[in-house]
Amino acid sequence: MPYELQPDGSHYVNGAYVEDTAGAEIPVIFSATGERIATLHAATPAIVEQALVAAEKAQAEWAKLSPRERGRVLTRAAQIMRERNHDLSVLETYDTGKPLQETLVADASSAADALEYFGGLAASLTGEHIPLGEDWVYTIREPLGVCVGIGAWNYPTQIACWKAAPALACGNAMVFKPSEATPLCALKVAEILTEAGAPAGLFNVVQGMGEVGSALVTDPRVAKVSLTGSVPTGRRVYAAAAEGMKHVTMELGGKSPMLVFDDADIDNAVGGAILGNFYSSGQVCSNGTRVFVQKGIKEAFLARLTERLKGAVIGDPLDEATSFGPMVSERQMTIVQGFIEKGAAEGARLVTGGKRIDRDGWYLEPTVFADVTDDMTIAREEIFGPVMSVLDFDTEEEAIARANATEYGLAAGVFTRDLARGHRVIGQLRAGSCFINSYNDAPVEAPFGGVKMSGVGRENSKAAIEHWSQMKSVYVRMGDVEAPF
Ligand SMILES: NC(=O)c1ccc[n+]([C@@H]2O[C@H](COP(=O)([O-])OP(=O)(O)OC[C@H]3O[C@@H](n4cnc5c(N)ncnc54)[C@H](O)[C@@H]3O)[C@@H](O)[C@H]2O)c1
Ligand SMILES: O=CCc1c[nH]cn1
Repeated sequence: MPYELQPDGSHYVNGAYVEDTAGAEIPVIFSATGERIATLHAATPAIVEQALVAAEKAQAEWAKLSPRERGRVLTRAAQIMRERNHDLSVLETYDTGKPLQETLVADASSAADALEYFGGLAASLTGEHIPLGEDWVYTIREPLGVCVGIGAWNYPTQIACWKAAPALACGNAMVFKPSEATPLCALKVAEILTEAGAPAGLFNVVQGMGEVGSALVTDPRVAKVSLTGSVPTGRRVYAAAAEGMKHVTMELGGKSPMLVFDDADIDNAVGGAILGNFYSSGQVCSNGTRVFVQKGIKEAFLARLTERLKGAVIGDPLDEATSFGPMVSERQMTIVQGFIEKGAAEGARLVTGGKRIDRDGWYLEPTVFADVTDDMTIAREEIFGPVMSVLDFDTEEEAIARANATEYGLAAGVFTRDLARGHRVIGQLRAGSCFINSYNDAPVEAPFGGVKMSGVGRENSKAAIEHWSQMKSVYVRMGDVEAPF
């Protein structure tokens, strides 16, 4: 039974849907048609208060459960999510416009992976015993308390679960604010967690724009803030969190390099470049949007890329045959069109695409620019749309230096048949999530996150545990206390 698009309330607080129509209207638009499919409201201060009170109460109970019991709830939620994958994927497609072909394999399933992984890990999150001769110290891994998650619009289900799963496994509660552009999916995550046995108030969803996020970040009851968003928002949220000395995870933007050497398998390199630029219509944070191609294979690479792009099936994202859908919103489409105009005006060679597609909704053609130079706007700024910049290079040293000449450091990739070179180059690229002869894989077992302006902290993997828990150390004296007086 597919989900109703209009939820029973805008927010999910204390285990139930709630509404307060005094909050600003949030229209939900299906980006493939421009039609309004639901109307929600931003959280009022009263809703934010209810969510924080509920989270505080639930966290105190939740932290008293054994980690194994907590893990069982997460594992059950993962199972429910897998059983409902089709309906959740359809909802994700309505929320974001991403093709069902993608959402069926990359969204609720990735979210379920996180719930399953951290559910399984919960019982093994222990402290240690540190012998000191007669005395000893033991450590206890403790929850942080009430945590806030704030999401971007490109992966609404995945982002909610990449944050909630480790947070809850560690004994925290969460108030999650989705992006105002994609408010629907996180509500289903909340419903499923309740169904799986999470206590009321453990995972709450409140809708709204920046002001609602800001009210959560600055609340003294909040111990940690995890943001997925742009660098400018990250700067503001990090600074606000610092005022309250809160823990943070910042998953921010990027302008990641992909280096293709002369000896690369050309079809694999082209495949990586397609995945790293056109999947989700280019709206992926870790995309390799600066494709440095060694001069010896540049023309062959461009020819093969152009050929393969003809295979993109552009159309209704609800049709499983469609492999390339619309941008998330008219606003995002307009921003990307502005970058395409700048690319052409600054002298880049348009190889293919560049135009809006003549149909309802916010569709742009997959676009490739060649002869891009490092100083061009399209080579420096994050575009977050289907625009690939191809730059050429002569030597390994030159490619590494130019790849690193950016304020970002989210991801990086290298394509070469020489594995020694692959490891040598990756070792010198300043980025958090790297790939050799592949691009954009994000399994839950691998740490995900950036360096430099792309962020701090890591999601997924055992590394995430460090960011959702804190250590208490306990010194135990076995003999008498010797005091000077
Ligand atoms: N590194 C990652 O894992 C990752 C993943 C996905 C997207 N992103 C990045 O996200 C960006 C695109 O998403 P976006 O346009 O939604 O980003 P955005 O920065 O505009 O918004 C992100 C979220 O922050 C909220 N927000 C805005 N101002 C706030 C404030 N002052 N206080 C608290 N919350 C506030 C927004 O309402 C939204 O929910 C891109 O830069 C992309 O690279 C990063
Ligand atoms: O958008 C960024 C997060 C991500 C990368 N790959 C899948 N999800």
